[in-house]
Amino acid sequence: MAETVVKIGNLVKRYKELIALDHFDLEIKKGEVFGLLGPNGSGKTTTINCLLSLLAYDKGDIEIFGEKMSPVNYGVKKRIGVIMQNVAVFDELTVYENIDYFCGLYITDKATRKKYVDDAIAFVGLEDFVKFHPKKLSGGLLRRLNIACGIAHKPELIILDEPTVAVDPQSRNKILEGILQLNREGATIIYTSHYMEEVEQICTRIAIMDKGSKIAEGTTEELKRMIKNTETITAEILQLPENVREQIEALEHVYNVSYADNKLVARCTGGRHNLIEILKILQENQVGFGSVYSEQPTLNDVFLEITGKALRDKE
Ligand SMILES: Nc1ncnc2c1ncn2[C@@H]1O[C@H](COP(=O)(O)OP(=O)(O)OP(=O)(O)O)[C@@H](O)[C@H]1O
Repeated sequence: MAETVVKIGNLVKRYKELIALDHFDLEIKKGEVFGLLGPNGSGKTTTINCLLSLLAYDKGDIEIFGEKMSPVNYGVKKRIGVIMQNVAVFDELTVYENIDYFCGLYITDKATRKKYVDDAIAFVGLEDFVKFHPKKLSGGLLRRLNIACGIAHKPELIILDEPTVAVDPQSRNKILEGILQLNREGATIIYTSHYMEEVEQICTRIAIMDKGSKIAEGTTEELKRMIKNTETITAEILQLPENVREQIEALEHVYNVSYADNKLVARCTGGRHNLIEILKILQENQVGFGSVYSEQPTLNDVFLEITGKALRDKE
């Protein structure tokens, strides 16, 4: 059984009247890429800030590497790397000097530090920018610098709070690949995001949060098995007669049908021939259609079925 790296028990955090974390529990094992997924305001950042002892909480217990976490537990703190949503670097320092500064908070031996800083620069691909000041970097490169500052001291636990918000696709892919590489090299990862595709792509286990509570937890496959949706079929149809819609609704495995903006959406459970059955009905009734496609459930479907609302991406 892998060692427990993070254990959060019964955590309650209030901001005046608002309950930001409502008896929240979490256990993360060594070697996991753990995803904390939830819509804006669900409590992800509050969880991370409590975990790091940056924020006082009302109730609960937090242990990291088997030790009680506290603002002065520097032994634990130096084993953690943090990459927050807002880039936190010094404008007066160059790329190299920034990484060297953050690494120097934990690594005092000069030769080791130089190697670690060079490793971090190579890792995020900033070799051509070492003498640049942050203001001269694009948004994506700035994010990469932020990551290099957080991981240069080779931490065992790396926490990334929405590191890809407003990042171009190239930097986004580089960041995601980098996270997996850090994990392969032995780091345990906590990754918060409201981008379900990213969480699905890189996380070995996921907790879905809503309104300060954990509403589901498991691997992607386990989460998808928790819901009744097994397939969603979408067809572009200019006009859908009511009696045709009723025939589709009456199909054995179809449990929900909607028709809006010239799109028929049929949600299905069980059975594998829903698409053929629906096409048959459309053809028999001579209803013309454009593209038709079938999709497997996503984490959004999991969220939708549990909470009744969609897990939307922030613009
Ligand atoms: N300093 C604060 N004072 C008052 N309320 C706060 C504060 N920080 C967060 N909140 C509230 O607590 C709740 C949880 O916020 P939190 O930032 O943890 O969510 P989140 O899931 O990280 O969202 P996002 O994806 O937008 O970062 C929200 O309702 C938010 O408005």
